[in-house]
Amino acid sequence: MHAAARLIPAIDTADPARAAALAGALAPHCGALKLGLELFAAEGPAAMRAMTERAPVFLDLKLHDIPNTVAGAVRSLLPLRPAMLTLHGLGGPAMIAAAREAAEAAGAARPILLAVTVLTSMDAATLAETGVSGGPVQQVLRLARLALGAGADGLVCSPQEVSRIRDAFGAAPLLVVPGVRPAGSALGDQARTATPAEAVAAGADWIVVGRPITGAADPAAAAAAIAESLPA
Ligand SMILES: O=C(O)c1cc(=O)[nH]c(=O)n1[C@@H]1O[C@H](COP(=O)(O)O)[C@@H](O)[C@H]1O
Repeated sequence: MHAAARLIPAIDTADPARAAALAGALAPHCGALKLGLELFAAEGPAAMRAMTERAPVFLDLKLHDIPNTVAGAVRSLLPLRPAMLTLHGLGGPAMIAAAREAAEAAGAARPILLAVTVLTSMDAATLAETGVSGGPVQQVLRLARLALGAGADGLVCSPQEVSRIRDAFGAAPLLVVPGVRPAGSALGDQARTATPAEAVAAGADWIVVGRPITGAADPAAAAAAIAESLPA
């Protein structure tokens, strides 16, 4: 894969004009654009339609509900033609299987289904507060096994679990990796991080980068610099 194709900028804004400007500037430097909760909550399907004109869209709504409701949400989203969709692995295998069955209705145009494991904003202590002991790696591997067994095509995980997932599950699962920070850039609320090059060297298929790109004076140049930093 060409290095730039591995980069997915997160277009996190509620302003449709800013989203369109970022999408236009970043599309030449990436493999897909990520549309998440902030923009979808503000603009809904209209934002999706505007973005799919520019690039394949990773629709990151992190679905997490009973299987029947998640299956219905997937069916409702299929006409928007997302290239990738996220679900929370914590929803369990029946929820993932219901999403997969619903997605099959799109045939060859079916979105890639990605199970979010442990949010990259959580460290071992915040995870333990939710009742999960044993640490992020163990929980990521547990959720990965359940989600992949139930029909997820891949996973969202932090760069710190990528090599462990590859060791356990091999090359097949698609790994989408946020919590990625170029050296020296602010972590913000991210807890389990690594650089773009480290994430790809560990085995990430795609890296998701938001604020280090969208907060830069020249987002296109920031994206190009990240793409250039990646191993071939
Ligand atoms: O599903 C995601 O994309 C996601 C999962 C996760 O565990 N952590 C995470 O940061 N993300 C998303 O990745 C993006 C990261 O943005 P920055 O922290 O600004 O680079 C945001 O849009 C998050 O919603």
